[in-house]
Amino acid sequence: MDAKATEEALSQAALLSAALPFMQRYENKTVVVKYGGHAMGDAKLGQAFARDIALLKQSGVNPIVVHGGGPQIQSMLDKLGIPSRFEGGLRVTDQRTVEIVEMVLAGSINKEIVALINAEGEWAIGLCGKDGSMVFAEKAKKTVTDPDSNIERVLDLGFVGEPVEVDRTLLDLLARSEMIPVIAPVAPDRKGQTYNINADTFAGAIAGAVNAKRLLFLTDVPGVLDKNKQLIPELSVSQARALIADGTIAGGMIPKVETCIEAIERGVEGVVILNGKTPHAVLLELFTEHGAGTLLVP
Ligand SMILES: Nc1ncnc2c1ncn2[C@@H]1O[C@H](COP(=O)(O)OP(=O)(O)O)[C@@H](O)[C@H]1O
Ligand SMILES: CC(=O)N[C@@H](CCC(=O)OP(=O)(O)O)C(=O)O
Repeated sequence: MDAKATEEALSQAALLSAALPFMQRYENKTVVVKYGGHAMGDAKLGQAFARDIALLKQSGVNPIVVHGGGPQIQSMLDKLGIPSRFEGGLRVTDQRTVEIVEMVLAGSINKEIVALINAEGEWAIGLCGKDGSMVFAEKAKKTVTDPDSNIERVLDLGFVGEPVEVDRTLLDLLARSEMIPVIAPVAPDRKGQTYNINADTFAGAIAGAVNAKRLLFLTDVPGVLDKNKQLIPELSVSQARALIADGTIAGGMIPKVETCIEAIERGVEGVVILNGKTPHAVLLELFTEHGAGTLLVP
């Protein structure tokens, strides 16, 4: 071994020994990683994400990926000339739209992520809530309160669903078979109607059902930002609620933070929103001292 190779081997060994205590903390534990559509940047970033997930598995962690794809759905709807709008961070979804949502999420994006993880030498299996009767949904019941009049209004979001039942049987089977589930947030109701489910909400339901040790949200901002666009490193449930009420937390950040609150209340230990555009964000968050992003705390 020449001097350069020796130096590289030593620095890798140092990295590994620094990461070891963290790896032991997560050994045999389930970590749910929500991979947001906005975090899916270029091919290099996708590869770095897939490498992190493969490395988690190889370190004895049980990763489950739940992915979104809001921007990718939007671009397909635009191509097809189907108008779309959001209310409270959720896409109002008619029958035509839910068909496109399923096609984009459970079809192209899901298989893209599966292929990336498989290319790292692992076995990823692409699923949606329908597979193995894993998730059943019901029409979402959402209300918004007008900040001026304080009047509550019920939203009709069409075929937007909320997970009401999660059966972990298939996920346990895959974990025992060393496979990595990659799940698209689409699920039926008991009558067979397909629902579009916000990926953050879906990830929270999965994390709750499998008693995940950690739930990570990878997005395109460093975490929750305050009014001056500064990162809030730690956010309590009551602070988070206040920031939603005063409009500091808006759009797609609302379902993310609401899911964090529910996950914490269900006992998930570490719930973090972080920048998925930082290469190897998952490994840096789990296996180093330098936690990034916003940690939600009770
Ligand atoms: N207070 C806030 N802090 C950070 N991001 C916020 C905040 N309020 C709204 N957002 C928006 O939320 C977006 C992240 O949610 P979303 O677009 O749904 O991403 P993803 O595809 O990762 O789920 C950010 O890009 C930002 O525009
Ligand atoms: C009901 C609802 O809004 N569903 C989302 C599902 C995808 C998603 O959540 O993707 P991101 O994680 O990339 O935002 C949508 O139609 O855009």
